[in-house]
Amino acid sequence: MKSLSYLNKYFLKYKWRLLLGVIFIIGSNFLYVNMPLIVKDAVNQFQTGFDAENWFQFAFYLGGMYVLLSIGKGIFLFMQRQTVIIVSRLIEYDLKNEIYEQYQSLNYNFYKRNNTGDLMNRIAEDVSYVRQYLGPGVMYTISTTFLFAFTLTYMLNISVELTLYTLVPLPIMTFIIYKVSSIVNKQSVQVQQQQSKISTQVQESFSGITVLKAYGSEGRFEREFNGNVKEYLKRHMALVRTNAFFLPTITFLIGISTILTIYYGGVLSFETQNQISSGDIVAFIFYVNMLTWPFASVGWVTSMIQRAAASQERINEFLREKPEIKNINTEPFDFKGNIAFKNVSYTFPSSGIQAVKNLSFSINKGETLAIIGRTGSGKTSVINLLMRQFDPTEGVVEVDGQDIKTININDFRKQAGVVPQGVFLFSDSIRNNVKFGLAADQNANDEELIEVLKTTHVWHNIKDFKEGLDTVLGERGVNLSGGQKQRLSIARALIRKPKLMIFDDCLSAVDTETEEIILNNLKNTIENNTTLIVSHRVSSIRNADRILVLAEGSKIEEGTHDELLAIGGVYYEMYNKQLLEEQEDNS
Ligand SMILES: Nc1ncnc2c1ncn2[C@@H]1O[C@H](COP(=O)(O)OP(=O)(O)OP(=O)(O)O)[C@@H](O)[C@H]1O
Repeated sequence: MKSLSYLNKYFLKYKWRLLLGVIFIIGSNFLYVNMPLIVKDAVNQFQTGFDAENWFQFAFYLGGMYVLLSIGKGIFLFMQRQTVIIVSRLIEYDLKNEIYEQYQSLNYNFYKRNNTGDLMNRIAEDVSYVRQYLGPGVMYTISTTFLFAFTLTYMLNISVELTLYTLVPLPIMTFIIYKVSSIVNKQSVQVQQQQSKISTQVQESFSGITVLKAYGSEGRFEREFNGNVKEYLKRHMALVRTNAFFLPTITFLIGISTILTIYYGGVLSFETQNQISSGDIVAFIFYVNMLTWPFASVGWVTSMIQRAAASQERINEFLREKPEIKNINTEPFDFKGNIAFKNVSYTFPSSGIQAVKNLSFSINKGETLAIIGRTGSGKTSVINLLMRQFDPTEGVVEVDGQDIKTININDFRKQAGVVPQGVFLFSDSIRNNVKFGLAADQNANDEELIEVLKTTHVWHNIKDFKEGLDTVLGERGVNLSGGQKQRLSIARALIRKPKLMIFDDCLSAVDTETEEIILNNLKNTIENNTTLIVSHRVSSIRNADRILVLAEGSKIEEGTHDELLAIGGVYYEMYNKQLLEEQEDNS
């Protein structure tokens, strides 16, 4: 329950609206408890007989009062929803924004530790459970408290003894409803889990349809799907059964309370020689029925609050996360073009793997440095350190002679064009996918877009599409080949005219001939830029100013292509092996 106190700041933010809501709640309940008194008057009047002349006036007065109270109650009820429920929606909106902002501020390691589904669930499902507490939870708790207090006062006013008799079954109802609600919540979670299992399976079978068909696995998938759906049905039926207990339980217990009211009310009426009138008994029956919902809602709301508390705890867990990378300097930073790694080491906290070991190198303005190494040798980790996705465990990364931790990292990142290893394109037009690379204060016209697409040797493919730059990619549109996607991804980095270019093995899906064309085209573009090319293919990096060979996170060789060949070490071996493979491919 403590976790929900996190939301107090939001209650404080909307305190006036909430206060108004509480006034409406009090108003509606006050009018509500006065309605049975009109019925009581009417019944008593029936018993004592009418004055023939006044009966119409009397009926008109009581009927009118009843209608007026009902209308008043209705208006207050409408207004209470307009205030309290709206506050809950506003807090839901604020909370979602706060979580999303927090997600944006968190770094690489956080995203590696947590899976996408979990991130999505906390901002969607957990927030919706918390919203139920903020809206109906809060509204019914306040409403129940006032309704209970008013009703009890009126009942005690009529008869203390009768009140005690009739209230006996109601706490039992609260307890049963609490139990039933808890079971319903647990079963709902089980139904939801099965539902997301089915969604994941369906989604995977669609996105992996080519593999599925190639392996002839349709039958196996269908059997698994049937099994999952059967389980879903079973879980849902269990939920329906439990839900079915709700109304009968309430009706049964209210029935008992009503019988007790009539019985003891009758007895008291006789014993006390009409101290309790028939009208009192009728009003009492009304009050007992009025208390049904407060008592039932205590059980329902308690279980709702428990569920919200668990969800808020999950949300707080993420909100408490502190970003590992903090931008302590907001002074504008203008990158001159010099990079240096000084005895840099990095160990992944999650796996304890030391990906970079005591690495030193520098890239001067306008230079192209290439890093080559086998899979897992630490190449991508070097880029992540340079982009400050994480900070070194030891050593310093310097940008223009300053520790990267002390410069305005946002400004530095804006001046870099990173082409990552894994291409990610949005389900959007080619134009918007390339323009995504532009900084907020940049713009590019079609000529400029075409220019970069020509540089990356993909325009000749795009111009043949009917919609050209407006061609939509992904699920809703055209699927590009792996190599075309990589080239689009490079164009996205080029369009921002970066001072630092970083290519992370981004030509692995194109053949060496196309690679040659692209590298030649790029030569002019990156001539004055500081450039870092990471690859496991010698052909991509042979023209670099300097080449660094990495093995298990350490630098084992450094020099130009010719120098490294002359050494006759690891680079020489890689070169010969790849040359041989190429010749075999061509023969
Ligand atoms: N998020 C991570 N958590 C834990 N260990 C990681 C993580 N990312 C990489 N590693 C480990 O760090 C080492 C270096 O990985 P890195 O991705 O830098 O290599 P790479 O040379 O870029 O490999 P590749 O050529 O396959 O992309 C590997 O042993 C890898 O298993």
